[in-house]
Amino acid sequence: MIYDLLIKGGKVVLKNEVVNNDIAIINGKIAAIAETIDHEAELIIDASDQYVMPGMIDTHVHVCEPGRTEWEGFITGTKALAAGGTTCYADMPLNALPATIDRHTLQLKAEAAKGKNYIDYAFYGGLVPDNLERLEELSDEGVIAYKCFMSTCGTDNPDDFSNVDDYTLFAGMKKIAELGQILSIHAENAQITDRLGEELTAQGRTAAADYVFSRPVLTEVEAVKRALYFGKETKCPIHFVHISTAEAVEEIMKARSAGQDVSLESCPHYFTISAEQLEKIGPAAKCSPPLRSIEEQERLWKKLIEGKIDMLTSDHSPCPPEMKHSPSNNFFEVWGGITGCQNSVDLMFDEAVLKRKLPITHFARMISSNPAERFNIPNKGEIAVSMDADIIFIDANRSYVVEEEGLYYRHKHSPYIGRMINCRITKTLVRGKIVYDLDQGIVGKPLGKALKLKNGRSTLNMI
Ligand SMILES: NC(=O)NC(NC(N)=O)C(=O)[O-]
Ligand SMILES: [Zn+2]
Ligand SMILES: [Zn+2]
Repeated sequence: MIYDLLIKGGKVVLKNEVVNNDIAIINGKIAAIAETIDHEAELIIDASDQYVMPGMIDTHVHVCEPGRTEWEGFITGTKALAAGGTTCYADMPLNALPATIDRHTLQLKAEAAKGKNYIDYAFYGGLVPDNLERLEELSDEGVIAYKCFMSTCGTDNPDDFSNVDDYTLFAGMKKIAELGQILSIHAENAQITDRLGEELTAQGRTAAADYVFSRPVLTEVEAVKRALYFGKETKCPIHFVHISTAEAVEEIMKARSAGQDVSLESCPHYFTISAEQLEKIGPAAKCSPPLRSIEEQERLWKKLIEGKIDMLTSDHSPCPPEMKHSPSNNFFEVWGGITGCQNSVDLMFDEAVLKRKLPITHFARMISSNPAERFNIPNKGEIAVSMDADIIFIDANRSYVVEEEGLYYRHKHSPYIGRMINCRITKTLVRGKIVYDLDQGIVGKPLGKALKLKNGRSTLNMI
């Protein structure tokens, strides 16, 4: 037997240890891991001095295709993800048009995605006020989970995604619990954030700091506590997306200790850019929940080091450049969403592992095995025999400055431009195929496959 690929001499990040090992791959799967594998292979790659770890599974990406492909699209979005060390992602049900709220709109998106993804992918279904009767069909079509917004979601198209009222949140949770699925929640209080924004705008207070002031910590914490209460009463599994405050993390961890089925993610921007920097960086760093103060950021870092951030996601939420520009410098008017998915892994490896000495095995859990386990993505998330060979190489001896030219996004307004990052993704493999190489760039054609997740089971096929 001849292996398809042999990765020699890497610092391999296994579940609980980092070992100098060789990895043998055949038919897209990891076939063997050992100190030395001297065996024939079609291709042998020298991984000396590189960390060899499971690729990131980014379960929070807005690709915006179909319908708003000019915002990003599958081709450029997944090139950026691959170049950033992500090997599988989940596309959110909003920002594309139509929003993914039933079988028909999911099939439209699945059709649009065919043959355009450089990495493997899954789709979210949405929970909105008028699709309670259509949730089941989304589950039948294999969505990874459901997503709802408790705050308004920032787009103004009537076809777009509407945030849930309390009845829809409660009734939706009951239905999703029956379906054995997870509800992922954007937890911010809609009335307070919207009214504070209106008041400040009316007073002519429209700077970045005013935007941050309009979405105070309490608007996230109150929404988290309300959703936890509904979740407890309905027994609905809940995942909180892009949690930005330590207080919300504590509330979620308290609920989990009391036996509730709940998880949370946060995003690199909440750990690496502070509200104090917002004025300087500008609209490229506008997001909701907003970036928090440096003190809040340090409290969130403490939660990450304590192991209370289950997973990292990019919340890549791109838009055309004109949507990040306000002629009247009104920060409320520009698009809330950060273009950043190409720098989730290297930036946070630098900040967490290299600078704050977070164990690499913990980092790998946050970016890979935890999302795979939480969202029932089979055969992914870990370097182990029989798993998909979704593998990335990280060189911790190379630094670089993020520049527009190196970004694969359709629109290059990343808040990380100009930032020094002290490591580099040098290779990304999806099911044993090189899809990105630092020297060559994107390699080959889009080979990503759609994951069809059925209540925790999945069959890899094109949907
Ligand atoms: N419509 C959006 O893409 N919203 C996103 N925007 C952010 N986070 O600023 C989100 O995930 O809430
Ligand atoms: Zn959100
Ligand atoms: Zn989002």
